[in-house]
Amino acid sequence: MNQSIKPGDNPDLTEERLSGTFDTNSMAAVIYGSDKLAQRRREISEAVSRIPELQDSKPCPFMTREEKILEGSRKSAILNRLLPGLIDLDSFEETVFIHQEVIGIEGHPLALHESLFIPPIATQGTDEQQKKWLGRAQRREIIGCYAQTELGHGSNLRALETTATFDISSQEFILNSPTITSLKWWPGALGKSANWSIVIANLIVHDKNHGPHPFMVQLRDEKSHEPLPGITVGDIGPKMAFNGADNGFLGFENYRIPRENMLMRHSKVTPDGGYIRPPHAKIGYSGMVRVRSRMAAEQGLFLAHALTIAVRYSAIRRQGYLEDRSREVKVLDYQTQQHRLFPSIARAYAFIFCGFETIRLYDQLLIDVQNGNTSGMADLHALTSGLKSVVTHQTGEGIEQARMACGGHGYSMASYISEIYGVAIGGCTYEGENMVMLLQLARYLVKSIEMIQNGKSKNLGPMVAYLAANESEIDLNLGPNEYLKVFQYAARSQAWRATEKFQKLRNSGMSKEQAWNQASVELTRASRLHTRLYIMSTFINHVGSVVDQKIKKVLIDLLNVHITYEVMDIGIYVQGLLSSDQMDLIRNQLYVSLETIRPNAVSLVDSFQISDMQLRSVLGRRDGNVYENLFKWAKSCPLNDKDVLESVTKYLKPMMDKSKL
Ligand SMILES: CCCCCCCC/C=C\C/C=C/C(=O)SCCNC(=O)CCNC(=O)[C@H](O)C(C)(C)COP(=O)(O)OP(=O)(O)OC[C@H]1O[C@@H](n2cnc3c(N)ncnc32)[C@H](O)[C@@H]1OP(=O)(O)O
Ligand SMILES: Cc1cc2nc3c(=O)[nH]c(=O)nc-3n(C[C@H](O)[C@H](O)[C@H](O)COP(=O)(O)OP(=O)(O)OC[C@H]3O[C@@H](n4cnc5c(N)ncnc54)[C@H](O)[C@@H]3O)c2cc1C
Repeated sequence: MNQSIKPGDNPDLTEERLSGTFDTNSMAAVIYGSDKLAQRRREISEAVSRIPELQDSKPCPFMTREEKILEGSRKSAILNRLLPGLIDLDSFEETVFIHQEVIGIEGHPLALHESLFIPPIATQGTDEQQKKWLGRAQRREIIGCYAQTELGHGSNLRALETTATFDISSQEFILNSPTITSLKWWPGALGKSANWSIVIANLIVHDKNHGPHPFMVQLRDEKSHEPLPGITVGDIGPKMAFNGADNGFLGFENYRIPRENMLMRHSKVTPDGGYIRPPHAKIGYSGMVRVRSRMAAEQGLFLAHALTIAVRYSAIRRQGYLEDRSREVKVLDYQTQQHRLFPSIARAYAFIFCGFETIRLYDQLLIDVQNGNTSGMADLHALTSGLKSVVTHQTGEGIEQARMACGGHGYSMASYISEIYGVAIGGCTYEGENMVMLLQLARYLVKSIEMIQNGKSKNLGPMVAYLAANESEIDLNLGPNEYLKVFQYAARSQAWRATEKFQKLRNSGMSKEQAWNQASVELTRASRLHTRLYIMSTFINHVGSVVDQKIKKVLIDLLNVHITYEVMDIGIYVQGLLSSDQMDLIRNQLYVSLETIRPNAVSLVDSFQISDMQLRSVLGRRDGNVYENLFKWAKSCPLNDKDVLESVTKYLKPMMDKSKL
């Protein structure tokens, strides 16, 4: 049963919900990994909806940037007071969820505090450092951010220019931004809200540069909030989206911090200027791996937002005719509309499933690293590098298709899809630009193939074992695992093609760097296919583990949409394996699976349980009463406060009057 049905709803949407074959609360439990978490999301939404001071003061699209930042801060402060009664404070998931529910996706002063400020203190700070700052940060007595990227460099961490030079005589680090390009640039909440930051700076001891390290740095006076002497800080200006956040710039001029402010759980500087290396050279990068490991689920939910809007709207939007000329059809009945939206629904489910899996893998790695075992770091770095790149790109594509699927109203901010799009595609850039991260995964793939070439296949990890197989014939009547083999074939042949290209260039005498550059388009293709294979196999395994038979049935239908669509999409890579008859068969299976999933489309998006408050979309309203609310929304636009604007009296009217003469 679809749990969203209520009296007064648009009858077209109710009809869709009645045609669903499964219980949406049970599906939500599968999506969010447990009945408890799904239920907590419902309870929190419900509790928040009853607190007037947490409601939007006006629709976000009608707010200026200053109003957005004010509104985010107002709600953050109220939430901080109310949180103990609303959520389990120890649950990161509930904390993130309630902020998103109440403040939305456009960013807010604490957006980075929870995800990029507290975690480095907790994982890279010593016990003493944690005692000093963690409680204060958790109680929000201080607000923090993560300042790594500079005006001149982001992707190439080793070229950062900010320095932290150890001064033995005073037992302090002296922070400097020696050039214009060394200004920190982009960190969220840095501009106006944060008073502390994790700053990534090159550690210099006895004139030796030990590379980027994390430091706890106070930026502003805790009473006046004025920048401290030696600090230049401000907002970088409006962005494509995410304008509720004050992304900032930051410069240092001989700014001193105590030696104890370098996060020293892993690397250390002793009072006499000794440097103790970390157990793994890249352990300082683990804050980024943590965020990347969460991005697949986050982005899957961004896609889910856009699809909830587009699918619900497509069920109430009637346009054109099929056989019956007496009534226009729901646009959701067009095959083109289904082809536009349903594979994206499948991807959203797939991203969320594999997102929760990578979060679990990261949590396990964290425990291993704290126990001194860093052997899993390279694997997870490679996996999350590929995943964040593929998922952000495909999420962007899916959201844009969702917008177009809503026709003209999709282009209005009333749909809110453009904001979702703008926020989501930020993910293609932040936490490592996608091409750069695909090339990180490619290094891992090339190394794996070199192991096979050197007769060491048995040392390959489970995620790359398929690179050593030799599949050349496929029987496509057997279901998901055969499709997986098709994908393995594509990913394997591309990984070998790219590696061999790189090796050939090397053998021709080219430098490693040039050869890598000239093979890099092929290498990124290999990384994408490898990652898509991982997503598909996680989806298959996840569906296999579902116990509730009604849920399992619809997830198998959704999986069929996914595997057929994905294989059609990579057709060029499987030409050597599949005949044109087999490709036709897959194409037809895709069309059949679109029809099969059609009656459950609305229930599948309802199962994401995204409340109206969180969705902020007139088109995507749960009740489907779109037209009257679209009219109300337009009338409430500040431009309609007056019938005759100054733009007219001051300029257009005189121009028209003059023209009449
Ligand atoms: C629902 C909530 C709503 C969400 C809203 C969220 C809002 C938040 C918005 C934004 C937050 C954004 C924050 C940021 O963007 S913070 C800044 C992020 N910056 C980056 O990601 C920079 C990317 N660059 C890098 O990570 C590095 O420069 C690099 C990895 C590309 C290269 O590093 P470098 O030191 O130069 O490495 P080498 O080339 O010398 O060596 C590569 C070598 O090292 C291995 N390696 C790299 N990283 C790791 C790692 N983390 N763990 C393990 N190993 C690692 C790599 O595999 C290579 O190994 P090799 O092939 O064996 O040599
Ligand atoms: C919304 C948003 C929020 C952010 N929040 C933060 C934050 O809180 N803290 C923080 O520190 N930073 C933050 N950033 C910055 C972000 O991490 C960087 O912008 C990102 O890492 C990309 O680096 P870049 O800007 O230097 O891009 P560049 O590296 O300059 O990329 C430009 C182009 O060069 C290409 N390129 C670069 N290097 C290579 C290479 N080796 N091989 C092939 N191609 C290459 C890229 O693919 C891209 O096409 C944020 C950015 C955004 C958009």
